[in-house]
Amino acid sequence: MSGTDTERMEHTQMVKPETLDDLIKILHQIFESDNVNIEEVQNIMEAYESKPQEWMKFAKFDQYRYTRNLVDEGNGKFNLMILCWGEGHGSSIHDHADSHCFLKLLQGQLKETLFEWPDGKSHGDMLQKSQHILQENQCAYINDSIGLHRVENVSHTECAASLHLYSPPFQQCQTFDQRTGHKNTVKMTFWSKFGKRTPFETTISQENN
Ligand SMILES: N[C@@H](CS(=O)O)C(=O)O
Ligand SMILES: [Fe+2]
Repeated sequence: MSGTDTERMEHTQMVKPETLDDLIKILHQIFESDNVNIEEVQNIMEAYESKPQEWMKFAKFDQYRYTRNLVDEGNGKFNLMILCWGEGHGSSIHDHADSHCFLKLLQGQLKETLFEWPDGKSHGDMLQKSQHILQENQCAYINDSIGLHRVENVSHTECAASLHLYSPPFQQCQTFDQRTGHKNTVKMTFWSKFGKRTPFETTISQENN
């Protein structure tokens, strides 16, 4: 372990990213290591105080559904993206392809509902485990062993933006029908990459919402 790694792990509380660029630099350092400390990542992401002027260039909204906007490819170790949620927009119930998923609120509020994995035997509604409202700057964490979730901007008047880190990166996930537990594999695409709108042909199959 390098000197800087040791220092970081011993003084997790002291690292406060001053800007989004600063946060991205720290994330690159953390993910150089093969064993990632979930709490450390969560703390660092939470410590960044969202300033819209730093991330506005990535935040591209759509009228009809939430958008996924790639910000950084994390040296192949993670994908960092900003999701933009219009009023009433929400995701389907989905998994995270065996990756770590960190979700930090940049603006507005989001409701996260957790579900149990369907066991294949039971019929009818999927089991809801918990529900909570994520507030600005909060950072939530989920992976497939914790369960499945649905994320929604339930506000009728405010849009929301969230910063997501997935490690390792993934391009598809499974979505679930709340009433039956039946699942489908869906490809996930980017509405924009590095601030530039993705060409139309590659965005038509976004279906996770
Ligand atoms: N995991 C979802 C967003 S969310 O509902 O957490 C996605 O990457 O599109
Ligand atoms: Fe998710």
